[in-house]
Amino acid sequence: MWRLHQIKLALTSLSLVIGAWLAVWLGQPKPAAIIDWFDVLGEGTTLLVCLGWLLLIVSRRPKSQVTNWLFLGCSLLTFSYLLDVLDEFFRYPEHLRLMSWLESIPAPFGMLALTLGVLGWLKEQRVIERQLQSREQVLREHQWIDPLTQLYSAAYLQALLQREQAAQQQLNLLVLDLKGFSHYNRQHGVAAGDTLLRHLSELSLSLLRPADVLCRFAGDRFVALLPATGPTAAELLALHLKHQLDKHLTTGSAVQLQYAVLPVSPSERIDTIFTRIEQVRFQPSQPSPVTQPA
Ligand SMILES: Nc1nc2c(ncn2[C@@H]2O[C@H](COP(=O)(O)OP(=O)(O)OP(=O)(O)O)[C@@H](O)[C@H]2O)c(=O)[nH]1
Repeated sequence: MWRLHQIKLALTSLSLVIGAWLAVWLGQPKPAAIIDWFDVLGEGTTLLVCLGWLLLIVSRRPKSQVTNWLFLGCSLLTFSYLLDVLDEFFRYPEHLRLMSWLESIPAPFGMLALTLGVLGWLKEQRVIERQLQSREQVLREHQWIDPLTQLYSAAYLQALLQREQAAQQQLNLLVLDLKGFSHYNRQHGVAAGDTLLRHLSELSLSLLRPADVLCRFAGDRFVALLPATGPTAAELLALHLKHQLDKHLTTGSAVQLQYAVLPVSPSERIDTIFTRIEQVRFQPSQPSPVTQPA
């Protein structure tokens, strides 16, 4: 996970070093006798808690917009609290307002960014919960759940298609596939490949609509069943999904996410649909490398 957030971590570390350096450069050390150690304890603890939050975010969260808000919020708060602690040890010239601004301005923006992050996180959780609730009744049916990604399996997709066919539903399938995944496995190891599949599943789940059902069809191929969705809407959804996945899973190796939309008519046989999924031709797209850390 850490490697996903390298740039953010580097920028935050740099800002903290610059903040500390400014305090030391512009300030005069206070005599030990006038230092308020209760303030140091209180502000120091807050600073450590903010740093702890930052570490939690980079160690637990995948790359996403929500992660960016959370990270930005914590970084700004950490910066403010660092200067807050340092001004217990350094006194700045009366006319110099810079340190006071640097200490107080980032904090409210940090709280705002953190709030946006938490709201986004709640939204993400709601979507995942809805998906989880809708499959509660089949959780015990092992053959319907893929053990690696916890998504529905191809067997479940088959059952679902049969149900939709019986209800004479016209629907579209969105097929996602990682091109070059076997090379990625060879290069980074199967465990890293597993992690990539899991991240792809989690991100896709959080981006799809509540009624869509995402299944792992086989290996690196996923199928989302899009009920009551016309071809144009399905294509738009597919583009949005690809754009977001490329954005949040991209770090620079030769794995490419490809997609195709397959319209399915109510009279089509299930084995024919499965053959079409296996042999689908993907949309030609610009190279957009997708990787996860080894
Ligand atoms: N890490 C991991 N790899 C898997 C898993 N299941 C299948 N694979 C690997 O996924 C790869 C799928 O093969 P292909 O579909 O040919 O992969 P590809 O290199 O992306 O080929 P194209 O999609 O044709 O570009 C194989 O190398 C499998 O060993 C899994 O659960 N975990």
